[in-house]
Amino acid sequence: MAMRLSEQQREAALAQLDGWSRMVGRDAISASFRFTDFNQAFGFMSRVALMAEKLDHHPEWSNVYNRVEIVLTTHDAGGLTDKDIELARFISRIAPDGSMAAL
Ligand SMILES: C[C@H](O)[C@H](O)[C@H]1CNC2=NC(N)=NC(=O)C2=N1
Repeated sequence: MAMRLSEQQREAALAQLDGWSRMVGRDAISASFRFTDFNQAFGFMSRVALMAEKLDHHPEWSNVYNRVEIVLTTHDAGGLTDKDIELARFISRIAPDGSMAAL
């Protein structure tokens, strides 16, 4: 089973992940995305969903029209693991330039 990341590991991982921030009050990271319209947002979500199935690691997320909010944490481990970092990297890689919205 995936192990929670040490403080040192999460600092190092987060330093490489633009646009993702640690949440206050829970061991998770989050990011927000804004697309041109719902079609673009849902296309993005579909690609994330396929990867989530492949990794057997699934996001907590919500969508309102062109916005998508994503929270990553590992429920089985009760916090952040390398699986979250792996999925976050994939998401950042496929997100169109400029779609990661500053909160
Ligand atoms: C049985 C199955 O492998 C587990 O429930 C997986 C599925 N997807 C998951 N996704 C996330 N984010 N955390 C988990 O602990 C998790 N566990």
